[in-house]
Amino acid sequence: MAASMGRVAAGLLTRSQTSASTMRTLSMSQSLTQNTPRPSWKLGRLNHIAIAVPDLEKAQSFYKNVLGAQVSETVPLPEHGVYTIFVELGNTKLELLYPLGEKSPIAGFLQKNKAGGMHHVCIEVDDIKAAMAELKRKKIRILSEEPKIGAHGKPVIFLHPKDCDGVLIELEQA
Ligand SMILES: C[C@@H](C(=O)O)C(=O)SCCNC(=O)CCNC(=O)[C@H](O)C(C)(C)COP(=O)(O)OP(=O)(O)OC[C@H]1O[C@@H](n2cnc3c(N)ncnc32)[C@H](O)[C@@H]1OP(=O)(O)O
Repeated sequence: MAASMGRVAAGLLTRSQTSASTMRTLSMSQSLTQNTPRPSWKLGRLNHIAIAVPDLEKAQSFYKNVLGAQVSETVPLPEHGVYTIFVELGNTKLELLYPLGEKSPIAGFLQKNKAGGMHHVCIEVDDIKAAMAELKRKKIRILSEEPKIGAHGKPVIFLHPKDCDGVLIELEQA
């Protein structure tokens, strides 16, 4: 009897502790929301995930013939120092990257990651200029002064991986 009363009391205590901590969390997040002005721009969908590959033809054949995906032709983008191939996935895309030219940003990455690997994620934004202004204010390093025209003919910027939990992030104007 005493033991079961103890269990009931412990249950009540746990519930009241939980609800107190939930209230604290809610009120903290409310005050955070109140103090943070709403950004004038929004993140959109995941446009693509880019994978640097050491052998572009082999990678193209793997996605096309082994995984059965719809795969684009190879497109050179000299202003970015890359060859690209897009793999269509329905809800998003993969971008296969291979170095083009001596100053390619992919060359150093492949030297460190000889088998290839995930290079960046590309997320759409509704206002790239507003995003840049806010990210600069928040001391996130943007890797070009101005947006460049990316693989889809739209303005893109890259954010330094060391400011984004180790992931190179590309933002693309939707
Ligand atoms: C066509 C277009 C499109 O999709 O529209 C594209 O794809 S263009 C795709 C290609 N273009 C780009 O990548 C443009 C933006 N990228 C850059 O500006 C550069 O690649 C950086 C990301 C700044 C890295 O510069 P760089 O290679 O000279 O420096 P680094 O090798 O010393 O790297 C500095 C540190 O960042 C890390 N690091 C380098 N690349 C990384 C990556 N892709 N993901 C995560 N971390 C990375 C390194 O391991 C190193 O960390 P530790 O110091 O700890 O070792």
